[in-house]
Amino acid sequence: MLTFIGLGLYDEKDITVKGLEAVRRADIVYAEFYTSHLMGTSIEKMEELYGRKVTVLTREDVEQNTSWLSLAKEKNVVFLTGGDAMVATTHIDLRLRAIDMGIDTAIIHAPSISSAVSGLSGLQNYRFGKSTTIPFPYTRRDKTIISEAPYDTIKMNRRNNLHTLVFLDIDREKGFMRIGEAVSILMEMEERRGEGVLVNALAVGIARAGSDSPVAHADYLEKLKDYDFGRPLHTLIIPAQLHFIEAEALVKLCGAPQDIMK
Ligand SMILES: C[S@@+](CC[C@H](N)C(=O)[O-])C[C@H]1O[C@@H](n2cnc3c(N)ncnc32)[C@H](O)[C@@H]1O
Repeated sequence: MLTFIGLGLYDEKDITVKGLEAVRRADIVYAEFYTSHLMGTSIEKMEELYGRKVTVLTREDVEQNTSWLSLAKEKNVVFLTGGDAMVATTHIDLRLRAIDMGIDTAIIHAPSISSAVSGLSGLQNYRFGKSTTIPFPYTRRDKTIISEAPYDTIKMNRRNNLHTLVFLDIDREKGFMRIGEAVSILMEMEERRGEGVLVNALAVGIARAGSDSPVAHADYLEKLKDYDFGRPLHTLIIPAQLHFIEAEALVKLCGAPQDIMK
């Protein structure tokens, strides 16, 4: 049996009671932290609470070298992921591979950044379009390459009057992207493309959702760049036109400028 268990947003205690019981019953516990990361804990703290050794898999182990999956034919294997295991990950691929190998699978859900952003910002969950990720720029032949995919997603969503949830890259070497870096990248894209998608755009930055001191702050994009959101993880929302209750929520919950209520 292979069970996908979401760990929630911030520390080892964000797992659900069902998830905790399943980890404690497991023969083998695997985890991956390249799609998301619980910043308020450590492997040692997880192992102490869960009462099991946790083996951390790399992206290669999860996406290519999946021979470990065959252990789930005989044993009770669980696979832990930050947030909800199937939100903004490619773990459905792992589940389908397991099914093809004759392994039973199940999911135990957990809080996800996708739902937390609506709670923290007051933006309506049903008004979000396709989400996107801003990857770290990289250099090729002395040229800095910046992916324009996030710009296109925001453009499409805005055209359809939908909010965009923008995840920020997690990189083994470069670390956790922060809101300031993400805003600079978006402004650079706007300069290159010049289509006006992000001119005078409002944005909402979210930091450390799920912790005791999450930050949700809204302002015009250029101003958000210099706001101190503190430690990661960070994420960004580019809102569509606001419903009047959403505007009120952004002012009252996220300190947005009053003029957005006009
Ligand atoms: C690719 S998504 C994976 C989402 C995860 N499966 C879930 O359901 O929450 C990971 C990105 O979401 C954002 N994120 C995740 N947890 C967060 C948190 N607690 N606070 C702020 N942003 C977070 C960060 O931008 C991070 O790089």
